[in-house]
Amino acid sequence: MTTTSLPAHVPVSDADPFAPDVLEDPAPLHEELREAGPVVFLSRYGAYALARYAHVHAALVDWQSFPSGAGVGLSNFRHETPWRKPSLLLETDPPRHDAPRVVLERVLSPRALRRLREQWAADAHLLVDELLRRVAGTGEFDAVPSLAQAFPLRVFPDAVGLPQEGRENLLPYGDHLFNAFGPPNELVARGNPHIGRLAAWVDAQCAREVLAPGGFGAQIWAASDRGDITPQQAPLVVRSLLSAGVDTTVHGLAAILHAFAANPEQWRRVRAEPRLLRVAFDEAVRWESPVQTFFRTAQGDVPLPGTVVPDGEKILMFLGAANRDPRRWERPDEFDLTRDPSGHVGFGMGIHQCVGQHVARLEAESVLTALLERVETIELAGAPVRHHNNTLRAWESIPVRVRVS
Ligand code: HEM
Ligand SMILES: CCOc1cccc(C(=O)O)c1
Repeated sequence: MTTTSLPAHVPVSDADPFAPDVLEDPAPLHEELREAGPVVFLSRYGAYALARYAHVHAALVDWQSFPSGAGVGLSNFRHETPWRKPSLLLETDPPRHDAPRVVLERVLSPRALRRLREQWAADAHLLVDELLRRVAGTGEFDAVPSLAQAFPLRVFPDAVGLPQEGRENLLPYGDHLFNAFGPPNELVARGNPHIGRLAAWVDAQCAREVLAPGGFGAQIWAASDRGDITPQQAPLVVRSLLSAGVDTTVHGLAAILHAFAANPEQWRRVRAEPRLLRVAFDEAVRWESPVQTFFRTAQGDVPLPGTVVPDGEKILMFLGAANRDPRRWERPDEFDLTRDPSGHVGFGMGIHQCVGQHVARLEAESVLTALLERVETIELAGAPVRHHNNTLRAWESIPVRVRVS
């Protein structure tokens, strides 16, 4: 699409959703896009923005008009070579998407995760007890390294069956991967010198002989023995776990810890009614939307309110804007445990809806349950600092102060 042939009847914005000031605080742009109309043409990138809940939801569930096979980033695989082999789930449409999806749904199902529940609860108690002993004097610590990063990196690589060596590569690999869904800006340039080595390490961890028996990785290889997927597909399905399963939960945990520290009365509420913990993670994912955006590519000329998106053009879905759309949510900007957050698009929707969401929920439940038993109050002990990423809403640091009961 060249800028001379602007689409008729569609508001045009030259905003840059991936600019540092927007990544620092996307709310003003989200409001602007929602109010400008159902569809807004982003002239800077030649992409069609959807920011209202109704249209983001509609695009997510209409995989035929809005497929993922040409990539879910700005890069259009119809014309450009992907920087890594496309995911067999995230970047693939039915029918090729179906078999890998069924395999991961089974490996990551709530039932399959039951065997981890006890171990993860014990690990969370150990981590929280160690932490509270270490900070006994002041009750102050940075929740990002101490909990949001420490817990997922303590339990997830073991659950996959990774060797101990090199696990520090997981976070930077995912950070670059999520940056690379955006435009080739400074955030991507900063990661480029390292990604070759990181990607080689990640690819090497997907080999059958590397993965410990009984882990998610070995279960995926066992599925290829049964013919549910092919042996050629197995390593790529394992790669999906290593790609999507770390940074997301780190920032998801950071989101809920920040939500409670910034809203101490909600922590008091969940102390009084622990069953509210079940809704807390989904309300935090709605409120923060750790995964802010994903693209789709129009298949055929796709009619949208007030325009037609030409075949092959990119559509940018603002999940974070949809999750705070006042047309769908009351008091959308409030973190409120009395609301029912179901229907939020923080895990996507439809055939690509997050296949790892139960892992994320169990990780959050494990940490929060351990904290709930020991921590009476939690509050911010200083200004939190954002970590900028083209796709992820993330925290670099969240200074908190807790009082132990
Ligand atoms: C708070 C944590 C998480 C968030 C917010 C999140 C968010 C998302 C979103 C929005 C999608 C939809 C992508 C699309 O529609 O194009 C998705 C898909 C996916 N997620 Fe998650 N995710 C999280 C945790 C995880 C974990 C822990 C895993 C793996 C263990 C995982 C694996 C995947 C995979 C493989 C897909 C692609 C599914 C498909 O295309 O069929 N995610 N996730
Ligand atoms: C959280 C969205 O899901 C993702 C993200 C990045 C990579 C993959 C994959 O399938 O490789 C999936």
